[in-house]
Amino acid sequence: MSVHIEAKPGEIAESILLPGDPLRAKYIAETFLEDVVCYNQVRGMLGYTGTYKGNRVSVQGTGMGMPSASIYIHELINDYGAKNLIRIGTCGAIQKDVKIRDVIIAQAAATDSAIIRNDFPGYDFPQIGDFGLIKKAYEAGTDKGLNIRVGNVLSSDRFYSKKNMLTELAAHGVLAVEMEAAGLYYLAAQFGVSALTLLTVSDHILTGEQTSSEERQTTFNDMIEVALATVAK
Ligand SMILES: O=P(O)(O)O[C@H]1O[C@H](CO)[C@@H](O)[C@H]1O
Ligand SMILES: O=c1cc[nH]c(=O)[nH]1
Repeated sequence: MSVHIEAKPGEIAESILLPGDPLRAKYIAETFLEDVVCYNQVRGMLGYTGTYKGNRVSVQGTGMGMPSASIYIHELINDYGAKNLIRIGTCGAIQKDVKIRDVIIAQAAATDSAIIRNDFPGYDFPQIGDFGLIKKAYEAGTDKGLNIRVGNVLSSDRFYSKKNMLTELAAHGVLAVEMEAAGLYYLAAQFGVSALTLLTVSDHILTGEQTSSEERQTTFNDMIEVALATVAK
């Protein structure tokens, strides 16, 4: 048991999927996993362990933003021995050629958060995904026939951010904005584990197109299947 997770030792798998939304964790466990056990209900931040094609895998909600996600990621690594952590989130696209429901691999994550900057005064410590997981996820996506995008994203402390900074970042090739990847990559670097972020475009910042809250909870199956194939490879 850790401060925010009530699982007993051994109840959480080394490979874990991390949606922000705990109801997405429930949907994944009920839809894709076999022999499922719910190991966490503390604060409603649901966590489950089951098997996918014979591979043991967990799925844990992390909440929104780096302060919340970092708590779960820290405890999963340090109290439960998680080794491969794959965030599966939603994002807002900031490029014209990135479409709603596209799947993105966050090769790297820029951030406006002070979480990392405060630890490295005077340095810009880069937040990068694990190459091995990126390669497996890219192959799993292309095997499924997806036009999977790979590139830089912005992990912002703000959902409602100022548009001019997003325009500037888009001009530098950033694909989309979300709120946790940089925090995940930073903790993975700090504790020597592997991490990846997969995102589905739920909103288009340039066109205003959006998916419904129900879709955000449940229907991003392409991304979920790519994540599960990545941990099963
Ligand atoms: O869908 P999730 O994984 O929560 O990710 C995105 O959605 C939330 C904002 O609506 C933020 O957590 C952002 O990163
Ligand atoms: O952080 C996020 C997540 C989804 N959509 C956005 O516009 N921003």
